[in-house]
Amino acid sequence: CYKIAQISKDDNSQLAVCRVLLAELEAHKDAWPFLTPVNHKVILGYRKVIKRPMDFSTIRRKLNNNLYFSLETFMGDVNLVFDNCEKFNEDDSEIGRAGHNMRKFFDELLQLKK
Ligand SMILES: Cc1ncccc1N[C@@H](C)c1ccc2c(c1)OCCCO2
Repeated sequence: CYKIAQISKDDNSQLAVCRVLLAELEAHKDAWPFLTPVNHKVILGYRKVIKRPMDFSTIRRKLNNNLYFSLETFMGDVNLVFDNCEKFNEDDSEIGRAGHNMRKFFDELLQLKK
């Protein structure tokens, strides 16, 4: 029984780290392009180019619905946000630069939390 309790405790502490990381991403000044899903009716071509859309509000909903099993699966979705951004936006654009800034910020956060 102790072993089972031990595994679930680690998952809980990992999920607590995910909550803190997401809150810090959402609060960043350059988070604005990533706070809500991209509306493909407004952003022409987005649905065709980006096969797996992801944004911070979707990550927040998945976290609240217990859909992340580890820090790794959470990181996968955060990096998907930045990879989609790089694919669709020029590096030398407002949104492109915001994506690069946010990815650098996230990588630095992970160094602190490890
Ligand atoms: C992450 C991303 N990649 C490519 C395109 C858009 C986005 N983000 C969305 C939320 C967005 C950002 C800026 C926008 C916008 C929508 O509405 C059209 C008017 C201009 O302002």
